[in-house]
Amino acid sequence: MPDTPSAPLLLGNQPGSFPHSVLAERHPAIIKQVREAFPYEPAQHRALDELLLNCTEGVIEPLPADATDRAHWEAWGLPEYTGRSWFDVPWLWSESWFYRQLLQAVGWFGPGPWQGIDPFRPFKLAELDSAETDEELAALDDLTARPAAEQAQALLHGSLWGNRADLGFRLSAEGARDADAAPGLVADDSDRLWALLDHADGGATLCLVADNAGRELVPDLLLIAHLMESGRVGRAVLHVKPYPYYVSDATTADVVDALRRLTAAGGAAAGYGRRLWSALSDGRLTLRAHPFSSAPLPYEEMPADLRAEFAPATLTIVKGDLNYRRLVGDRLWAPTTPFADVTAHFPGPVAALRTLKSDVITGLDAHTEAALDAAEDRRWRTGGTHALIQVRAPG
Ligand SMILES: O=P(O)(O)OC[C@@]1(O)O[C@H](CO)[C@@H](O)[C@@H]1O
Repeated sequence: MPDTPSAPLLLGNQPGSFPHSVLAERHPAIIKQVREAFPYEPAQHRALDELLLNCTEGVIEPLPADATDRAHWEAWGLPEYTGRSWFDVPWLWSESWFYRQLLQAVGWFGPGPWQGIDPFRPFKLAELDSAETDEELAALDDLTARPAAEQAQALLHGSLWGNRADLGFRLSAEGARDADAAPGLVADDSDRLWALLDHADGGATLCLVADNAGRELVPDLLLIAHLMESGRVGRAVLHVKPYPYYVSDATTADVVDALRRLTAAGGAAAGYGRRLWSALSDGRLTLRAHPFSSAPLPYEEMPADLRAEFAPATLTIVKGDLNYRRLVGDRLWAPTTPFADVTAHFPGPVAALRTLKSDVITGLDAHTEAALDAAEDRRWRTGGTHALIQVRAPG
């Protein structure tokens, strides 16, 4: 990383800190919510009881010899962390381990009748079916009459602020309240984002690394559709998670649900849905669910095959808070640390679209940081009321 000193890794072992509250409070709340949403059988209830105890008071345990993802986890640090408290290993690692262990407890990995049953699906579907989603889709009818530049900016912001729709985040008291501070962009490189796509003469390839399903994925898909229709993007690759993760992260099944929701909505929304459907059918839009997409590691450590997929893209848009943590490194950076420095490892032009829901932040100017601290103490970092668009294009 060019001349940038590193910063402390985030761990969950400081009582009173945000990472600690996620491990000590949010994870138990997620277990409760999942348990109540399904008619699980006794073995699953026992496994959830064990997970509850293990994740709050126990230590990281090895995986059974026949676990299909064992080789991945061994390469991702499991041997090093086995025997340590969940609170004493990197926070990113603990959180990812939690979702993996939750899936194990409910039988996702199989074999058996519960194999592949997404424990978060009821919450995702409720959001997709909500009145708020209806309103957002109906608003598209007016938008299509506006000039193309206005549509593009509105859909970019729809995708950006859609990131507030994170079901895990809403489980914490702070995230549950509606924003009282005026939402604001703390960094806005959108001109650079458009310039990158405009200079590709319609032949741009866009990778979009998705975050949440439902009310975030729908505007992500609309943005992709608009960029294709306006000729800015010729080909798009949508990266989703290989399995349910961080409650609402999008999987292939969620993309299908979102497209069905669009096509059934009528009006302009249905048109977008049909065009995305054809783009998938004819290969202009492709889906990827790489195992590393739910790895407990920063993108700096991505494997060569994934690196080779991002490298030729005109632009990769990385959505959301968790992906931001993985992009810049899950560290307590000084907020003025240059975004270009901490993303220099990324193989190609990259843009982060994210609402701020964790302590990790880079790329602010000193004036913005001081103004935010003065107005809100540290709450601006985790409250989800602020957002950023940051871009690094290798010179
Ligand atoms: O990636 P997303 O959906 O924007 O946010 C994920 C999130 O809710 O989960 C983590 C805590 O569990 C935080 O990084 C962040 O607040």
